[in-house]
Amino acid sequence: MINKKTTSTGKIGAYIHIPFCEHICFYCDFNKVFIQGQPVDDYIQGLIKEIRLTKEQYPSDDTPTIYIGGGTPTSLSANQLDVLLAGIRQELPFNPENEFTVEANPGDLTLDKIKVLKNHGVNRLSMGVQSFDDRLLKKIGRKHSAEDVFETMRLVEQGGMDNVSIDLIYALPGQSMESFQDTLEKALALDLPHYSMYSLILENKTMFYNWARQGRLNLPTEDTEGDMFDLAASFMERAGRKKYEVSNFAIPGKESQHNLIYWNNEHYYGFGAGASGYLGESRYRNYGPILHYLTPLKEDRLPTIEIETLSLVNQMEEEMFLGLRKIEGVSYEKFNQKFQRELTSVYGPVIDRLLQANMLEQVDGFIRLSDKGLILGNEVFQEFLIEKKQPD
Ligand SMILES: C[S@@+](CC[C@H](N)C(=O)[O-])C[C@H]1O[C@@H](n2cnc3c(N)ncnc32)[C@H](O)[C@@H]1O
Ligand SMILES: C[S@@+](CC[C@H](N)C(=O)[O-])C[C@H]1O[C@@H](n2cnc3c(N)ncnc32)[C@H](O)[C@@H]1O
Ligand code: SF4
Repeated sequence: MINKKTTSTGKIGAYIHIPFCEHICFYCDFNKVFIQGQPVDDYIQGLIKEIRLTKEQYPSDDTPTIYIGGGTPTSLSANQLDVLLAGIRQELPFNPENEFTVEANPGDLTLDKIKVLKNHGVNRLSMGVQSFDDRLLKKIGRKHSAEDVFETMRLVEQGGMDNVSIDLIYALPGQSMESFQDTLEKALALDLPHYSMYSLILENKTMFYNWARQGRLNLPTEDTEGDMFDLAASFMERAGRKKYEVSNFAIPGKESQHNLIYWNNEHYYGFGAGASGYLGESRYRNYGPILHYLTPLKEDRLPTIEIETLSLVNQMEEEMFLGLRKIEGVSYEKFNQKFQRELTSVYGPVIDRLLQANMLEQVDGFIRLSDKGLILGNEVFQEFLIEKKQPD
């Protein structure tokens, strides 16, 4: 049972996970399976039931953001999307001006699907483009080409969707600076309001991980990776897409409201197989395998597997870790309002030390990472751990 004591204002974001994909990319470690032969319709009904059961225990007045991610939400048929979205809209309170994002794979979207999304109030798309270099796309296990991206963008425009973000991955095996620069130029030529830029992470148990261990991946050096990020940042900045988080760039006002819920350490439901949520004082996670997720729901039980209740100290630590990912940093006033403690009374000495080391800077009531701190990210975050793990 999730601990109900809450500091929430009655507004809770919602993440909804669709764990199906049309193919499996070589680098991906997210919770997903190949869609063929999967109980997709049962899963949709399970999701709607999970939302209903959770809301009975944990109601909210408004859902400031809904984010349907995956896996690949657009691997569902237009009809399945229609059933899913109608269920979500019936169960969750939602204002049309709130952000409602669906992740889409290039090549999967048809005009029919776009119409269904729009019909149910979806007003933002996050497209997994990764690269505009066809040779690289093949090498990382994607099934779409750069031309598919342009084609999908034409459909999206025709369907009247304009709040679109794309994800790019850099430091890919065999990727040259020239190829990455060409990708940045093509991405920016689309003139979108939001771009996410992830450096490739070699995740355990992926094809890439195994190939790297066998010495079969020609990965760029750390220096090249840094240069690629600098190139991306300068291209984005020049085009008026402001860096507002370590990996995210947007026209001011077009930042991802859903991701800001995570970085502002606010509450959200996690619905679906493997989804995680944060309600009251508890972070929780659902069963990942689809049948493990569906079985308890058939008996009207929630499919929650792990719950961690956060102490006040843990909550303050997370406020710092997550908040420092944002370029604006952590607000002194918000910290005080949230915890009834001055930030300086909790972290004064740590902040002073990091200010002196030029890892942090203080600007207009916020404490934030300096350029040096941004590069060293994790080392700085560690300093904000109050309950440091004792050596065994
Ligand atoms: C989990 S995917 C889901 C969206 C959609 N299925 C797709 O492939 O675009 C979300 C994003 O995570 C990023 N991602 C996934 N695996 C990654 C990895 N190993 N390293 C860096 N970024 C990764 C990709 O940019 C991807 O678009
Ligand atoms: C890597 S991010 C990409 C966000 C995108 N760049 C944007 O701006 O909208 C999204 C991925 O993180 C994962 N994810 C996000 N929130 C989650 C949650 N609450 N529980 C489980 N997975 C989550 C999902 O796999 C999702 O595809
Ligand atoms: S990157 Fe997207 S499409 Fe590829 S396996 Fe992961 S979730 Fe599926």
